[in-house]
Amino acid sequence: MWARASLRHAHTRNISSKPAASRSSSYGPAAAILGIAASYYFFSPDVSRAAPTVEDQVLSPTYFTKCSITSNENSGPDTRLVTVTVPAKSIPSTSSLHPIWSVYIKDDAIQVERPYTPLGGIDSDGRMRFWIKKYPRGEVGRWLHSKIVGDVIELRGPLQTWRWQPDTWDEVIMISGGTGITPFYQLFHSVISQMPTSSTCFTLLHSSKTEDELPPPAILDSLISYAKEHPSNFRVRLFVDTPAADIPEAQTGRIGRVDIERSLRKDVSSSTWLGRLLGQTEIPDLRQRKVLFLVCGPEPMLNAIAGPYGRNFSQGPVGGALAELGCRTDQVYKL
Ligand SMILES: Cc1cc2nc3c(=O)[nH]c(=O)nc-3n(C[C@H](O)[C@H](O)[C@H](O)COP(=O)(O)OP(=O)(O)OC[C@H]3O[C@@H](n4cnc5c(N)ncnc54)[C@H](O)[C@@H]3O)c2cc1C
Repeated sequence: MWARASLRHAHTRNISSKPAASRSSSYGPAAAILGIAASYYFFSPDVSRAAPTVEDQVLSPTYFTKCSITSNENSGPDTRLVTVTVPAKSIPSTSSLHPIWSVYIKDDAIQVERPYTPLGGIDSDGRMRFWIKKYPRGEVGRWLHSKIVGDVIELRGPLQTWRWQPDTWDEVIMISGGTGITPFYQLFHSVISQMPTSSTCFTLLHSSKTEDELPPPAILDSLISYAKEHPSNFRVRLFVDTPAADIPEAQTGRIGRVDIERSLRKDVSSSTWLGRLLGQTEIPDLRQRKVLFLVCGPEPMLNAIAGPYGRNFSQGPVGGALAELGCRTDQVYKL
């Protein structure tokens, strides 16, 4: 999943972005695995070695800013929606923010920082809302879950996770698992929902293990209702391992090649005249089309063994399907 940025020292104390130990699942190891060549790791600024804490300045990746926890709500078995409010003087101008971006949040008790993606960016009152998962022995996630309204935390950013380029793609297929939906929600909030007449068609394929683990209504409701209003611009498909009783949009099963194939727009121009007459279309060669796949999810969903889209990715369930479909490596970006 999200490749972890390097971090060495902050101020006079060591701050680590490294997991506590080597792991076999979830973000820790997934983050440690570098995705395709243009991964976040290589773009992250190497400024954190001595990042001080600064007051009354606009947010910056080069120093930490003290912010308040203004809400912390349960949103599922291991997740919470946490709102952090930035002081008025530290709110960056919206023109300086380009989706998809994240911030590093520092657990100052143990001097460890981790990146998190503000769902709706930052609003004019300085609020940033995060959907955060805690892992049984994970450090910062568990610490953030324990924060209460009024607590002060430190963060630095914004850091560019990946940058949206307008007028570049005909289709964007986003594939996420668990809290891997957060960068795609930010893209939805800041870009997709702002351009309903865009010629780019976006599809989100999201998977969670159970219905309870699906993103909360604060995330899902706007995605689903926008998809209903703008079906030619945005589509959402939800997947769960076991049948979902309360979310009719969720289908049972895992995201595979057939689902990815079905998400692609059919190309009328490449169909035969008889096919067109019968309303049939064909899926053209992906290498000839401006289709981008953005993927973000837990390691088992994305990775298995080494391959062209990045170490461990192309033979996994998702990467394998993309390889079979003939995607070029520059059409796949692993966040
Ligand atoms: C750009 C970016 C944006 C991100 N945005 C989000 C977001 O919006 N929301 C979100 O939830 N996450 C997000 N992440 C992931 C996040 O940064 C962290 O990686 C994640 O929260 C786990 O960090 P942690 O400190 O809680 O767990 P870690 O301490 O890193 O542990 C991770 C895993 O290792 C296991 N583990 C920990 N200690 C041990 C041990 N001693 N022995 C064995 N196993 C152990 C844990 O159980 C867990 O499974 C993002 C990542 C990136 C790179």
